[in-house]
Amino acid sequence: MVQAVELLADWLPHQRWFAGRAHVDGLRIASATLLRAESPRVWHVLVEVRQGDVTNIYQVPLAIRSELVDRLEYVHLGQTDHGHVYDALHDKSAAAEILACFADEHHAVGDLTFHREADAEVPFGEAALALPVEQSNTSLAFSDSALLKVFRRLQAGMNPDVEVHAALTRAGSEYVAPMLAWIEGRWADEHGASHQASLAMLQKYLTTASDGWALAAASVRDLYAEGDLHADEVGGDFAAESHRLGEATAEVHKTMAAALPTGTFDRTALAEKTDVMLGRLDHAATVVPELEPYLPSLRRQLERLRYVDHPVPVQRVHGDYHLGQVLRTVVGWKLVDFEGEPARTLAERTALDSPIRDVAGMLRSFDYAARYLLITDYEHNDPAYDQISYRAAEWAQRNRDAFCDGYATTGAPDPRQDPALLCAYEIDKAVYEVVYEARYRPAWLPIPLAAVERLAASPSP
Ligand SMILES: Nc1ncnc2c1ncn2[C@@H]1O[C@H](COP(=O)(O)OP(=O)(O)O)[C@@H](O)[C@H]1O
Ligand SMILES: O=P(O)(O)O[C@H]1O[C@H](CO)[C@@H](O[C@H]2O[C@H](CO)[C@@H](O)[C@H](O)[C@H]2O)[C@H](O)[C@H]1O
Repeated sequence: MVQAVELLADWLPHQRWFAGRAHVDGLRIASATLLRAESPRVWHVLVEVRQGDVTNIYQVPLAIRSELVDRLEYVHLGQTDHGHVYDALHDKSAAAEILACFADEHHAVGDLTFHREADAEVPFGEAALALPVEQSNTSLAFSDSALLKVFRRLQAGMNPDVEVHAALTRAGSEYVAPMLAWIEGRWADEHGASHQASLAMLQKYLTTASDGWALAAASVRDLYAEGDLHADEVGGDFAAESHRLGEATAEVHKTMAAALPTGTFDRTALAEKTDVMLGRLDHAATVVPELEPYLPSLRRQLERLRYVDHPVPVQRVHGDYHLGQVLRTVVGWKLVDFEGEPARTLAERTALDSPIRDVAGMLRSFDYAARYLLITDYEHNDPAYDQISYRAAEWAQRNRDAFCDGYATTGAPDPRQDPALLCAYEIDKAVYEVVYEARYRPAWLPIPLAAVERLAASPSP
């Protein structure tokens, strides 16, 4: 595979899911398993990539063909002595081979183990189509039946997406796409130590699904088009959906609490949590100087978390909850992507936390949905700006309230009952967003910054 290493070193830095700088300092094949011997030959490869002090493991299944295939040109890595090398996840025949490995309930081959849930219906023989949105992972749809999410950058241990989907599927939750199967892999690091990680997860494909962000955005467009009507007067009012989404969220939290570990934050744990949030705020202010004027007030608000006068129940949570992580199907809302915030470590992403963290994430998302068109479609000096901005704030408040009402109808505590807790988690999320936007979408930075200003001024009891 010597030549393949060179091809990978050139190709990897151009992939959307490749983290870090463009220059690769060292690259080593950490594991290679032959999945199919006939053409196209399929090698499942894990590569260890060193960039400065940072080493990452990436999953790169490769398809080797003797011929150049025009339709695969966009995923052609180059040619070695063995043939033309392609990204196997975009090569239909190669991807089908991966699905075929789920034929037995447990199947080990080389460094990989394929597991299938008992009674799961795997659509063997269906052609795979890679979803166009390729961010940190690559997802393959097998017709309308199943979706294989392939994790590209691996962290040793069980991926929380697999762990949580397994728990919710086995508990019979109606609010997620049932998990059908998953793949585990192992590799040896440069010192010979062995590591294991989840490589991929196969789920039922949710047909008829529209994501919450698109639906909320359509409602906000209706509101802006009317200009002078209130959110409850326009055709595309979203409050009933937000209410149902609140219910679905609370039900998922309940099932996760029953199926996975739980605990409580006592005074010491609350103090530690406060310190972590304060630390993140200070770090964010070094990256985004616009936070500076709000620091004293934000710190005062976060300090209120330290003095919450009752133990706070904690459990496994979604961890990166927003409108883009929920899909509306004909039978209701489904939650996806339990991986947590992409930049955090596995330990942080699996740590027990208050479910208010997810509530705060979704409340922030209503704020984003209400305001992003003001950024993309209006100038500040537009005569309609102030009026629409006022209506947008009303839309966000109406949907935030509907979500919390829905959450509480399930018997779960109303998230607004604990304002110090909710405010701290909203600040923590808005601070994360400020850094995220500054890094990836600077034009959107005013959205979380406006929230920071509002949260800094929240009334303290
Ligand atoms: N079971 C499913 N059925 C249909 N679409 C899905 C399913 N799960 C996720 N999706 C869609 O696939 C895309 C990627 O899913 P996600 O789990 O969020 O991956 P990533 O972490 O790479 O963003 C999203 O647009 C999501 O709406
Ligand atoms: O890619 P992920 O879904 O894991 O999440 C990351 O990207 C999100 C942006 O797509 C980001 O979410 C922020 O923008 C959303 C609108 O695009 C908004 O609904 C969210 O409320 C806001 O946080 C998310 O924070 C980030 O982790």
